[in-house]
Amino acid sequence: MVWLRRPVITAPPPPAVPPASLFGFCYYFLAEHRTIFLWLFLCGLGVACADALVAVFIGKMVGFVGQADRWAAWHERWPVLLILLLVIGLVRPFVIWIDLRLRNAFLIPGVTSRMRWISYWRVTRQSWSFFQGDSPGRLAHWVMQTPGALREVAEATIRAVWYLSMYGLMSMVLLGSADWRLTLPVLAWFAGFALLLRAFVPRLRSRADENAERYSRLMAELVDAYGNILTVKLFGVAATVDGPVRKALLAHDDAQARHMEIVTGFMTRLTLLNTMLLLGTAAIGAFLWLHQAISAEAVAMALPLVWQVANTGGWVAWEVAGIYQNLGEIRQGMSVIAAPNDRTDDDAAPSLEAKRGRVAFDRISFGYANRPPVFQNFSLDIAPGEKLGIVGRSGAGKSTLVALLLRLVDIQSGTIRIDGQDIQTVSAESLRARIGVVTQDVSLFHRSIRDNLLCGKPDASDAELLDALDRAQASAFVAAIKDEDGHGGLDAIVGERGGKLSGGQRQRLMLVRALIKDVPIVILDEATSALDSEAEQAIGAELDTLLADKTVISIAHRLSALVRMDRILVIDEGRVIEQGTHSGLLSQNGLYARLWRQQTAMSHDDVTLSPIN
Ligand SMILES: Nc1ncnc2c1ncn2[C@@H]1O[C@H](COP(=O)(O)OP(=O)(O)OP(=O)(O)O)[C@@H](O)[C@H]1O
Repeated sequence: MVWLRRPVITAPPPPAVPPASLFGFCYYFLAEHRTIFLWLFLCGLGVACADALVAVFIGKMVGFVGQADRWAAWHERWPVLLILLLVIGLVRPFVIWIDLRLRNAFLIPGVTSRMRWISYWRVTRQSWSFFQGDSPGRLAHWVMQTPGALREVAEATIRAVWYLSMYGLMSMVLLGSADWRLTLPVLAWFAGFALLLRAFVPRLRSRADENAERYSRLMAELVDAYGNILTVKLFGVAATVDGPVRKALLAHDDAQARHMEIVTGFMTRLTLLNTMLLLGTAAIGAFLWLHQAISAEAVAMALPLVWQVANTGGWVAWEVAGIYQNLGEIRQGMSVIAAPNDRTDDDAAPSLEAKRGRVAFDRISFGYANRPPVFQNFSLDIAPGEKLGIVGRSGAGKSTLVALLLRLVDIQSGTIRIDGQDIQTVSAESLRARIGVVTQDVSLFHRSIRDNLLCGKPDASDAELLDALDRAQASAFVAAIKDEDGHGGLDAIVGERGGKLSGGQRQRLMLVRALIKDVPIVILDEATSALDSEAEQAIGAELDTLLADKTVISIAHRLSALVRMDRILVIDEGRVIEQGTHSGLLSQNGLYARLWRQQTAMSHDDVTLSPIN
């Protein structure tokens, strides 16, 4: 429609955060589209008036055909009949067409997608710890479901509640103009309908909440089962995932049955109320006609008028139940979309200016919520260009140290400086842009190899990528790769989370991704754990050259990956218990030396399970 603009779906979201109250949350998302809603309200009013005129037309026709002098009646009444016909035949379809266009071109695809974009945008910008506490499936579900439910609430309110109110008002005016006593059954119906809603809506609401909550638990179980499908297959434990899914499915079925039971009770009472409306109107109409208080025309108008009220009531009640179900879903979705953001990062903060790569942890303390502290007054100085290895038992705090440096979690006291700049005072994005990371979680996007590598350097040319692949000894397998659509090399799609590649191949791509990022600091967190020893040796030598001028922090359980490091720290329970070069640590004859002896004593060096685990 030329006079109305479609929402710009991916425009930046409103700067304010979504409010925590239900009304505020709905308003936050819908207010942007107030013009569309205003037109929908006007169309609803138009359709309600035109529908009421259908009953007037029926009444007029009955009055007209009941006249003894037919031609005199025709001459007297044709202009009114013609006007009514024009309204019903032309204006009504036109208003319905506008209403349909608004819904189907602006509301369902446009407004819903816009709300989904805002939800996605907000959730994606949550802190790292937010994502650790939730499953990707659940988050994706609420990002999709909440805006859909919100749109349905708005749509049902206009289409059903607003329509019934306007139609009811028109009916009262028309019936009252014939005889005020004809309005009594309609008034009684509205009163009964309001009482029914009052009695049933709170119950519908709590049942709908319960239903939505159990539905999301069922979804979480399904996602958990499919997310861990390899474990299920390897251990042949289909029955162990059947159990939780069965339990969640039965719980949801139970909640749904109880919800529907309330709906049945409500609809049964409403049917009785509707019957009484029709019979009451017919009885009062006949009584008034017998006492010559109203014409046959008025009776003929009154009956279809109230019948439409009754029919609409059932549909409105269904829509109201839907509204409450959707409000239940919105309330659930709000816990994800309107969750307070505990990111301490300010996008407007200055950027990190790191050139040399000096890293200094100065008396930092940190502990996860409700857990004992991981670090207390921990200090560590890493010189520019230093190659630092970190070793320690599982749970010693190695990954947490890296997370703190990347500000995935925030220190509780102390300071971390890079080239003298306190990392808490710079934008987290600029901080992460200056650090290359290869982790043990070798996850890749379900996109082409090129797109995955470009995460490291969005403007890298193909030649640069191929050169980096070569250096990470990955060019041969990338050249040989072909996906299902026949795309090969850099264009090949790697499958969800890189599932179509071997662990070692994925890890090499992660290395390339970090290598093409021109940064002063590189973190290798078990970066070569999925490689065989031969590949690790070969890449290790290549890495020495590539990382020569960079500060490197390398965490590894397999100590052979750390022998060339300038310094190796052995940490335990958040404290440095030994440090030195590989040979220095061996001569200290402490924990490191013991671990080294244990690892080298193993007959084959391809064992990735560390004895310190
Ligand atoms: N997200 C989290 N929430 C709560 N506690 C956590 C979280 N992540 C780690 N921890 C706890 O913090 C401590 C340090 O964990 P961290 O992952 O840093 O150890 P790590 O040395 O890297 O272990 P690994 O070698 O097994 O990777 C452990 O006790 C761990 O249980």
